[in-house]
Amino acid sequence: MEDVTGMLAEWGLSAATIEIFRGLGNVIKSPSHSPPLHQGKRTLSPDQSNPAEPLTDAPSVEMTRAAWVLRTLLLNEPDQILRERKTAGGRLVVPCCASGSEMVTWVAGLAPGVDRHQATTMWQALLEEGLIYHVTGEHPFKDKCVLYQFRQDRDATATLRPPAQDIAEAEEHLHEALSELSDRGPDAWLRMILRKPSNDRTPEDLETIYEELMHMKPLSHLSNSMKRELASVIMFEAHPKSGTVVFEQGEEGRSWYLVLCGAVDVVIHGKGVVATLHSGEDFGKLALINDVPRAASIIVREDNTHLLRVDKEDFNRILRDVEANTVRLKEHGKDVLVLEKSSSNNSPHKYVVMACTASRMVEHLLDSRLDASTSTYDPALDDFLLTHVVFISPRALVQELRKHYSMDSPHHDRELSETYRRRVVFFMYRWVTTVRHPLSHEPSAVAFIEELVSDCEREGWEESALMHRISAQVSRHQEAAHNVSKWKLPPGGQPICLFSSSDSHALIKPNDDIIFRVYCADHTYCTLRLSVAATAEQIKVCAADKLGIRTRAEDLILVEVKSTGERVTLRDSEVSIPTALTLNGKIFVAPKEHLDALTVIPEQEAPTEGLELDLEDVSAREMAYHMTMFDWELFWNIHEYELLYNTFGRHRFNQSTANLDVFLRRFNELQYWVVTEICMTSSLSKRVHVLRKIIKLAAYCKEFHNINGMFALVLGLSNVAVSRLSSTWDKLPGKSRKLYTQLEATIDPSRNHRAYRAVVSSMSAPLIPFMPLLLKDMTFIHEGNKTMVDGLVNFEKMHMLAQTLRTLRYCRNRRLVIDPPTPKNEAEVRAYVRCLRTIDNQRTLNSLSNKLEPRRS
Ligand SMILES: Nc1ncnc2c1ncn2[C@@H]1O[C@@H]2COP(=O)(O)O[C@H]2[C@H]1O
Repeated sequence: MEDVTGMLAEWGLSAATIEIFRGLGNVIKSPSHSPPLHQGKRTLSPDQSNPAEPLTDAPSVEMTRAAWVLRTLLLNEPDQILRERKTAGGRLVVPCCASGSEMVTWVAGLAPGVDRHQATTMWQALLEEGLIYHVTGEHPFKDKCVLYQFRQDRDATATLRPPAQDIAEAEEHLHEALSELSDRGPDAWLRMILRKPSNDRTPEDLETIYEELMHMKPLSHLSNSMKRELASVIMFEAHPKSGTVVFEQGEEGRSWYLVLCGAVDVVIHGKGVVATLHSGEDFGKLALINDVPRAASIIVREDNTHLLRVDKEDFNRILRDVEANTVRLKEHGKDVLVLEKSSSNNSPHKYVVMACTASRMVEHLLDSRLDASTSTYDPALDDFLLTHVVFISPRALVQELRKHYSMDSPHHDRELSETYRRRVVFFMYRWVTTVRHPLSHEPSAVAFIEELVSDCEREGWEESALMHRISAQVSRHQEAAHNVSKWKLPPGGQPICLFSSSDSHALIKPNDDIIFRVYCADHTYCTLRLSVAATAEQIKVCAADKLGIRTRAEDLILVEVKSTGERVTLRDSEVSIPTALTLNGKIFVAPKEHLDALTVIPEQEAPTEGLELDLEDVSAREMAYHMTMFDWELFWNIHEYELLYNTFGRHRFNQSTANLDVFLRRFNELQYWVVTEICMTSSLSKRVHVLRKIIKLAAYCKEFHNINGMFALVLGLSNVAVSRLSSTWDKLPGKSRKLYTQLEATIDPSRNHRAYRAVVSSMSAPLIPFMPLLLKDMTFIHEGNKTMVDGLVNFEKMHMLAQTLRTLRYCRNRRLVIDPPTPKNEAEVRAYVRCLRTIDNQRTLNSLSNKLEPRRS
């Protein structure tokens, strides 16, 4: 009895009612006193009731059935009864149109020794507590005794039968009625069967269910044998009242559901109802498949909604591996999240996001188990953080996170709210550690981090230590950002940091200043000092002002004139102009109509200023060492976002790509330095010597994992102005020629640079990759895939971009350390490799080459 009274208390029944039920004592504890209809025949004899008031009313089938149901629920299936009670909005309803006295007889019949008075009290208690819904005299079925009406299941009714004289007769009536039901409507019949526990289902029952499953849309992709398996486990769940909670967001997933009839709402914290699912639709799969908490609450929308339920264990056994390839989640009729089955076995999640709105993705990531205790790396979160600037600004992302952080659970579940808040904290931690310094430029992010630090401390959350760490990191970055560096752009070469205390090439920050020249059509110029991230429009206006050009800003253009004479008009919104110039390119400002009058300045065709060094005196190894160290500094400063800005167009983001520009400029500088050095060496023997040295230099670069440098040098050697110097090549020793052939094979672009990719994959990090190819891969992904698909962010594309960006991370997983060569002229070589002399005008180079070794007629 203890467990029954405990259960009654759990239902919220009053103490008085529980006391009344104690009166049933051992009687309701023992199933044998009230066997299910199928299990035996029993006659209720009048002497089982109050002798003072003989029970003349024999129990009707309805009553007997109700008795069986209630007893089964009370005694055998406490779990089910709790669930029933929950789903029926807190009420277990056993509607029944037997007369009051019949019901009293029934209650008394349950408990020999309970007198009619006590039975009446119990019956009243059942009614008052709302456990039993009693159809009264006014009910339309009054004159047609409703034989079987359980949980307001209107379809499951059969016509009047005279009151049964005993249980045997009642059972007979019931069978008749059931077959009548089956003739009347398959639905009612089916529901009858689906309510049976699975081991009570007969082969005919299973066949009936199977046939029904054959017609269900969400199961259409399943094989027939799976449907047969499902037939034995699928359960029926009726929800008579709208508002009933089937399950709540954040709960563990226990079952998968199909809507048979009626409708349910999909409700998300902070958003309310995002979708309504009707007959033929399914829900509850995500949590089971990905082993994550429920992404939404499901609330019954229409009275008498009927669901089919497959519990987790059965779902995993029968369905998990054959689930549909694509899952589409809708909000307000529009797709918001498209998931696809992952083919990768090592993915912890079975489904990956293919397309999603940005804000829904944040929710999806927070819904996954995201917390400090999960050390496992979440690729979806990493993809999101590496690429989010493409589809959501850092500011908007902070707002999204704030929304989740400050949101009170609609169900006032403190624990759930706290879980979400801590997930936001962890998200922020991952964001800072993935993205590093750019986040310190976003004031809303910095303020939010500070808030989280103090909240973590106040609440005593374990994330507190992590937050302190990232807050210190952000402060350091902020401090560095406040120290504005000054750069000077020499013609050709790399921007030079003025007054730099550091020996290495510093990071170029967007708010740093850069000093550069802007020319007029008549080659007069002004010198400007503007921030690195200044737009073309700002440069245009400042230059026009300094140069005294009176034309209105909208009629002026800013143009890059390359050393070849090519003119490129720069968009007003373009940023990073000085750092993105070609090697010997110059910036011009002019009225639009003067574009054709802009010509190359003579110094553009001459070699850039470089330091002098006799290559014969330098060891190739020492030079390769300093070259690689310098390239590494430049490579180290590139942020992943710069690759994205470069691929999608800097002007779209208004963000500088200066560090990437400088690295790419270095690639061209190395390449043209090779051509310039060879073409400017007039002595044949000396030229052969330079050629040998550069081949050795390229080989050392490869050995030092500077693949980018090696590529640039070998490309320089294959430039037509060099490759045509046959007298020089003919004198090259066989060993150097062989080495060159090997290096040349590495840069062979055929089959999408297969040779290079093979070399890199055989190398361990740290290494400097061939950056132009990385950018080409990014552009290829960008151009071959839409960023938005039907209004959703294409996360498949973001994943591909992130994979390429992760290459950078892999290459720089630790600092490059090379044993320094025995220094011969260290300072000199070090300075030389940082400021190389170049001519980047191919025409000039060709004519120099022709002078060295004139064309044979
Ligand atoms: N827009 C939606 N967002 C989240 N869940 C949804 C949405 N639309 C339908 N659902 C279903 O709601 C279910 C809630 O539990 P699950 O996360 O297991 O699986 C979810 C989906 O099957």
